[in-house]
Amino acid sequence: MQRRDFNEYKKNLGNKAAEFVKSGMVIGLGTGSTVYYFVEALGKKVAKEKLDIVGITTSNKTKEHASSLNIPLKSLDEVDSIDLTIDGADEVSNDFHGIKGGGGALLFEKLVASNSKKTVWIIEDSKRVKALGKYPLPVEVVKYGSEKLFQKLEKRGYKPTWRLTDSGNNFLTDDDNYIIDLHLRRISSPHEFSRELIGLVGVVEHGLFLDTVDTVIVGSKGEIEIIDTQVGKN
Ligand SMILES: O=C(CO)[C@H](O)[C@H](O)COP(=O)(O)O
Repeated sequence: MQRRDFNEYKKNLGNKAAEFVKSGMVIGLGTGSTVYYFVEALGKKVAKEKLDIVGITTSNKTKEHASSLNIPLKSLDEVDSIDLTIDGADEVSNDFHGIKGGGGALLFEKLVASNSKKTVWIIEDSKRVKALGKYPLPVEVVKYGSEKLFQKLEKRGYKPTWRLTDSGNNFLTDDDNYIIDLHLRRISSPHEFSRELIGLVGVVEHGLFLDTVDTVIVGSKGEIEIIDTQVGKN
């Protein structure tokens, strides 16, 4: 697919997600190149319709972008709860679990999602998979002792690599931690694996987002599909 088409997909997804936002809402603003278009659309909507909303950002990048569009912002601790969060994802399984953190914002994204009444992911169709794991799973770790943790993950066969910047330094998250990416191919028991990772001393958070999403908006071949993941769950 040409880059221009790809951006067109993302733009359509961003515009569609903006339709979910109503005046009076507290909105979680995710991170990434798809959410970029959502924030653009939201900025226009706030200006045009004089929407009374508050945004809660998941990264410094999104914060700068939303501020530049005059979207009113607060921090997570300044609000009681979030009505709706719009975010992207790197992989979404058939049973609607996800891998996130390709942009390195997984910790704040998970904090925002876990305080949201409703979470919507906007993704391009190619991100849908049968089982999670083809996309490298990001694990955010504290710097101290991270080499030891890396070795432990290596011994367990999880094929870790350090997330690096273009200049070859360790990538730093907004919370000043490192990221280790695990190259697993297939995660057969995501809940079990989530517990295992979070049980390792030094792990701050990982990119498995399980039982998180309520609606997935999928862009494919110029069409947009809206999937309610809660259908039949109650
Ligand atoms: O989790 C994320 C950032 O930490 C993003 O939501 C995810 O990487 C998808 O990004 P994009 O829309 O650019 O493909």
